[in-house]
Amino acid sequence: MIVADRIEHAYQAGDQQVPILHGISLRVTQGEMVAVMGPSGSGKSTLLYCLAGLVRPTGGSATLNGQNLSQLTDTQLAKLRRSELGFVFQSYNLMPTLSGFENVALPFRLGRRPVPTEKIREVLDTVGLGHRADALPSAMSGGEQQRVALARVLAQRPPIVFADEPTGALDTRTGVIVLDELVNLAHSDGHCVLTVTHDPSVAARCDRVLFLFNGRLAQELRTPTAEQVAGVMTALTAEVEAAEVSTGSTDVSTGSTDGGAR
Ligand SMILES: Nc1ncnc2c1ncn2[C@@H]1O[C@H](COP(=O)(O)OP(=O)(O)OP(=O)(O)O)[C@@H](O)[C@H]1O
Repeated sequence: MIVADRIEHAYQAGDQQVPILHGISLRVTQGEMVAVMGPSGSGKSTLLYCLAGLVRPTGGSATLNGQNLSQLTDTQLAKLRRSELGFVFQSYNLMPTLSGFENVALPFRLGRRPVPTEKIREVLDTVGLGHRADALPSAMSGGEQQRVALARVLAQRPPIVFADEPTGALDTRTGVIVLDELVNLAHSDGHCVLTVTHDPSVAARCDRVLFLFNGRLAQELRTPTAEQVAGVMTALTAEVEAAEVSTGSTDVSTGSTDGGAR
C-alpha cells in the first residue's frame, strides 16, 4: 500500500541544500503496522511527510495504493489525502473554525457521506475528549488537538494512516486503548499504519520496526520485543554520540537482523 523508491530529500538553507534522506526504499503492505524509529534528527518526520505527500521529495518517488505521488497534481494529491489517507500529527492543522466534533465529522461531509454522530461521540470518548467535543482547536492544547486527529482517523478508518507519536499526548491507560484501536485498524483488510515513535513499547506492538540513522535505513526488526527495540536504539544513539565527539563522518550504517529493510 505504501511503496518508497529511493526517496531523497534535502532542505534549502539559504543557498545551500542540506541533504536529509538518502535513497530510502521501503514497502508497507495491507494488514501491516510498521514503526519508524531512529535518533533525533535522523529524518523520521521528513520521511513520513514525503511518503504522505505533504512534502515533495527532491528525488525518488512514493506510491500510495498504486498512485505515484510525483505524477499527481496538487489537486489530485489533495483529493488522495482526503479520501485515502489519515494523519495523526500534532502539527497537522485542524480547521480552526470547527469544533473538535466538527473536525472529526469533516471528512464525512466532504465525502458527502452521512455523519455517524454516535460513532464520532464514541471515538472522542475513546481518546478522552468527550468533554471537549465542542471546543475549538485554538482552545485546545497540542496534545488535545492530536487527539482530535486520532478520533478523526478512528471514525473514518482511512486505508492508509500516517502517525507521528500517536500516543505521546495520552495517559498510559488511554494510550493502550488508542494503540489497540490503531493495531486493530492496521490489521484489517485494505488498511495499514505507518507510525513514527520513540517508545519501544509502541514499537513492540508493530509488525516491523524500521530504524533510520542519518537519513538511511539502518536496520529492521520483525515482531520485535520492547527490549530488542531499546537495544537497537541504544546502539544507534551511541553511534550518534561517538560521531559527535569525533571529527570523522557521521555516516555509519549498522547491519540488519534479516537482510535489511526494503
Ligand atoms: N523545514 C526544514 N528546513 C530545514 N531543515 C529541516 C527542516 N525540517 C527538518 N529539518 C532538519 O532535518 C533533519 C531531520 O529532521 P526530522 O524532523 O525529519 O528528524 P526526526 O528524526 O523526525 O527528529 P525528531 O525525532 O527530533 O523529531 C534535522 O536535522 C532537522 O533539523
